[in-house]
Amino acid sequence: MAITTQQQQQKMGLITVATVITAYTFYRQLIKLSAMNDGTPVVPYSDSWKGSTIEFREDPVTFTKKWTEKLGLVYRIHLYGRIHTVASGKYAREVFMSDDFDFVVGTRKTFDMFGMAGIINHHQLVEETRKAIVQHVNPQLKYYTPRVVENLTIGLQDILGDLTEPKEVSNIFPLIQRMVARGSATVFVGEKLCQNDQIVSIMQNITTDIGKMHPRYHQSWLIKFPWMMKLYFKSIGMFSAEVKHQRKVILDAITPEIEMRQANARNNPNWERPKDVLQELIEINGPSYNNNNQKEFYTAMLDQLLVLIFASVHTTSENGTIVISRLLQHPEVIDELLEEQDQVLRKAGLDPNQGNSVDLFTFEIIKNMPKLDSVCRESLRLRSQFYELAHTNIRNHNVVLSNGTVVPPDGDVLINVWHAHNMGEDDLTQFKPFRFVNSRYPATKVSDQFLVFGEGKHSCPGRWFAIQEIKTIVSMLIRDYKLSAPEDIIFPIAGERLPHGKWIQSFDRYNMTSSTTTTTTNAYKEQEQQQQQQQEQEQERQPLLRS
Ligand code: HEM
Repeated sequence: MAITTQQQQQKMGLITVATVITAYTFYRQLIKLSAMNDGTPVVPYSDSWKGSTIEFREDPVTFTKKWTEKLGLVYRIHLYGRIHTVASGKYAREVFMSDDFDFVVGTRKTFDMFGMAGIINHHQLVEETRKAIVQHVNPQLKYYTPRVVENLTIGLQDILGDLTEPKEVSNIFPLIQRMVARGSATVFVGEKLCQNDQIVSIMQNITTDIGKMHPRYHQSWLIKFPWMMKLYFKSIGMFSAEVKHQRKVILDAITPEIEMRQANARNNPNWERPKDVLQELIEINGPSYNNNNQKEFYTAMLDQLLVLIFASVHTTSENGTIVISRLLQHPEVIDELLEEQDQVLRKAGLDPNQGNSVDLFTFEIIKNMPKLDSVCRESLRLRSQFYELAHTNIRNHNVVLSNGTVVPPDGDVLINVWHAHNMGEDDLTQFKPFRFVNSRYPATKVSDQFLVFGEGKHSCPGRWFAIQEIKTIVSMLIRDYKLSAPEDIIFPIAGERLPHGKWIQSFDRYNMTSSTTTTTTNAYKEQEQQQQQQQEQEQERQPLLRS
């Protein structure tokens, strides 16, 4: 009896807490809505719970086009359980440029990767990561290129092995992921740790693995209660055995490495300082930790590396996959890229038929391929992106855009990327691979019409590294393998982010007898030519012999 009463009291307590929280949530929504009574048009919706979410998801192209044409550059939309402000064109730039809005805060509301990975002090970490990339990675790209290419090659071999016959790969993404993880690892954690298979595998998969724990917020009632989402994300970071395991593997690997580097820096005058991001981070952050809290220091290094991994590996792999898929969709473009490759290598005094990728694809060579660069920019521009890059007003006062639209504290602005990439000139919805050749717009250049890397002072600092990796991967693959897609490649418009459908990609190494990847497309062509020449010579000799 006593137990029943206790249970009833607990139940009542829970119901009261839930009621208070729900009422408070709706109260805050109400305050936000009244602040937004500024004449900004709203996309009409009849379902006050789901808003326009279902209609948008069914056909995002038609939806975004229709309402952007009807309502203009700034409007409001009830999406994913809340009212958002949508900003396009110059208003999008205003949001990117303003310190009142924060992309990381906006993104974390619906997908808190940091919380789910058990990272606490994310704000400072993102700032430190940005600094490390700007001050260390970008100026050293040329130095890093041979190391990256060597590791991209190893990543490629990890998945494809030594091909002795054509191989069909039903999903190219894991291959690109592996290459990117391996290529990035050498820069992030150094030449020794990048050989640690466990670390590379975690770098490769951690974003997808943790992403799978997301409560599929579009369908979930949790989305109505952002603070509950926050708790949910945090609880994964605190209690998930998988996350704990992944953190432990990296921590166990970096701890002795950091200890060894610190000891060498102190005691060994002949020690050669390693060149990688880890070393930079040790030197930047090490002095603020004393010997008593070394464990805390190692954990901070772990969190810092995780931020770097989340920002870089999945994004680069996804976009690399998109570029390769476009090429498979337009195989004639591969021929043009090979021609460009051939010319650039010969002009630099290199024989395209000799040597490994690492000997040929230097920083300068990759830089001198405008067609390849244009294909990358064009493929990324045409990604299915609509209302993206949520930016939250982080002030405790209203922020007013220059057209008078009010964004209340904690209010979110979605950037209308679809407008930036598809509206304006008539042909913008078409794939024109060489659109940007001879233009002032390399793939790394952000602009109002190209928001893949954001814009403004928080625009992606890793884009030079990412594009360099993607271009090198494409160069390696088209040189050494015959790529083809026997069935149509479908670029998804809604839902999934990666190209899919009933298709396979055939990897057909040009020289099937070789056990290394040194044999090239050009070598293949030359072999064919030689064989043809031999045949012709034999045919010519035949009458002579007969006579
Ligand atoms: C194709 C691959 C990539 C894409 C599409 C991409 C995209 C983005 C976008 C959209 C942002 C937000 C920009 C904004 O708020 O205006 C961003 C930020 C960031 N990215 Fe990338 N990124 C890529 C690769 C990388 C790589 C390889 C690194 C590291 C080497 C990196 C590091 C970062 C960091 C540290 C930030 C936060 C910057 C800040 O808040 O100040 N990203 N990225």
